Amino acid sequence: MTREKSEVTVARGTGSEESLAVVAAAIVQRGRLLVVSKQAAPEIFYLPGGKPDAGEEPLEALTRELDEELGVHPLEPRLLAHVESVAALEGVPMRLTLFQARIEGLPRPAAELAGMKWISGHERDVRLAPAVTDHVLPLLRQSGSLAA
Ligand SMILES: Nc1nc2c([nH]c(=O)n2[C@H]2C[C@H](O)[C@@H](COP(=O)(O)OP(=O)(O)OP(=O)(O)O)O2)c(=O)[nH]1
Repeated sequence: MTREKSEVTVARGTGSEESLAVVAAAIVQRGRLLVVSKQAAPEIFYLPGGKPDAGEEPLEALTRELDEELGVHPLEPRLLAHVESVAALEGVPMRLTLFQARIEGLPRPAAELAGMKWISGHERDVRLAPAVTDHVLPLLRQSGSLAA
C-alpha cells in the first residue's frame, strides 16, 4: 500500500540495529504453502502480509494486508514465530512476525500482486525470500504441515 516512509513501523531488534517490522501469514492447504510476489519484484515469492501501519497491532496489520492483497480473512490465526532475516526487497534487517492461519474465501490476487502460487517448498524454479527458505519452510516441515 502507499504511505510515507516515516509511517513504516521500525522494531528494535535484539541488537542495537533497527529492523523493518513485517507481519505475514503461513497459509497451508493440502500440504502446500501460499506465496505471492509483488509487482515491484515479480520473481521473488514470499508470504502474504506486509509492513504494519503506524500504531497497528500485528494481527490487525495481517488482517488488512490479507484483505488488500487477496481479499481473504484469516481464521484462527496463531503466532508461529518471530523471525530475524533480511527483507527480500529492501535488503535491510527485518523482523517478521509470523502467523499460521486458515483463510475464509478463495484468494484472488489484487493488482499490486504479480503472482500467487501454492508450493510444497521443493520447487526448483520458484525464487523465495530468504526468510521463507531459511525459517518458514523448516518450521512448517518440522510440524508436518507440508507435503513431502
Ligand atoms: N509480506 C512479506 N514480506 C516479506 C517476507 N519475507 C521478506 O523478506 N519480506 C520482505 C519483502 C519486503 O522487503 C518487505 C515487505 O514488503 P511488502 O511489499 O510486502 O510490504 P507492504 O505490502 O507493506 O508494501 P509497501 O507498503 O511498501 O508497498 O518484507 C514475507 O514472507 N512476507
